Amino acid sequence: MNSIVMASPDRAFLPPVVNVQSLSRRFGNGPRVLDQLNLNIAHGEFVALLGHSGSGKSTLLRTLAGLDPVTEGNVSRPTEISVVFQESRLLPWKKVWQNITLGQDNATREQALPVLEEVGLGHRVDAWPLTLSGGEAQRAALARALIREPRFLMLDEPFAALDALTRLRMQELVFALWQRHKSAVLLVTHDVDEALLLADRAVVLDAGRIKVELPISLPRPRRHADLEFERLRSTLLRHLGVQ
Ligand SMILES: Nc1ncnc2c1ncn2[C@@H]1O[C@H](COP(=O)(O)OP(=O)(O)OP(=O)(O)O)[C@@H](O)[C@H]1O
Repeated sequence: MNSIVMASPDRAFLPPVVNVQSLSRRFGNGPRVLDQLNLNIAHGEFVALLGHSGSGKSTLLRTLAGLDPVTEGNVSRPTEISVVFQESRLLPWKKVWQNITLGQDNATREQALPVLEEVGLGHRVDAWPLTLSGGEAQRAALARALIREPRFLMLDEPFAALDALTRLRMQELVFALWQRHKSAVLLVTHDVDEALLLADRAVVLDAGRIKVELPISLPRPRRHADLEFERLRSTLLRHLGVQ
């Protein structure tokens, strides 16, 4: 299946911070889960990755994160990366500030505090993870990602387990953090509206290949009610085979 590039965004002319070339992956003797995939992400670009369950989104993200080996093809990306998953993955026996500085030698509570304040968790710096709400736990996960000042931030369905209102708040937070920190972002999501609210570009994966790349040049802040938003939603849903 050929990849369809629907327009050429300005950022495409900047050097990529992530470069994936002919990346293939199979598990055992199974079919290719990633199939000669090519993808560039520009400095500071926000890319949303969509696709049906099993299309290879998490496998791609895990490969980019270095959690899965590159067995066929090439991947280059910065060393300063962070990943946020659907579950916060906080260690229950460590306080919130200790969780977000985990792995950083000599890190102090004072260093953790401003980052926790930035994600709206300044009042929970000494809390135990099990006392956090789902939204708070994901805020802590974001703080843990940001304190490393990543040049490339990967988000694997980070809000999928949250209620609708919390999800909206988290989307606003991620948008604000992205504007402030200017790292490149790859967001895996099943939510077309989330992609349209946040991303510069939506990439639809199908059977391990990029089926369509859709630049989203809507002005920000974005509104669901805009006609162009509606049009892009229909286009994306059509490519996902929903409409
Ligand atoms: N460790 C593994 N061993 C064997 N097969 C795997 C493994 N990890 C993933 N797969 C298979 O690879 C395919 C792609 O999985 P992947 O998790 O990347 O899809 P996805 O697009 O992220 O799906 P979802 O939206 O449901 O999370 C699936 O068929 C899955 O069963």
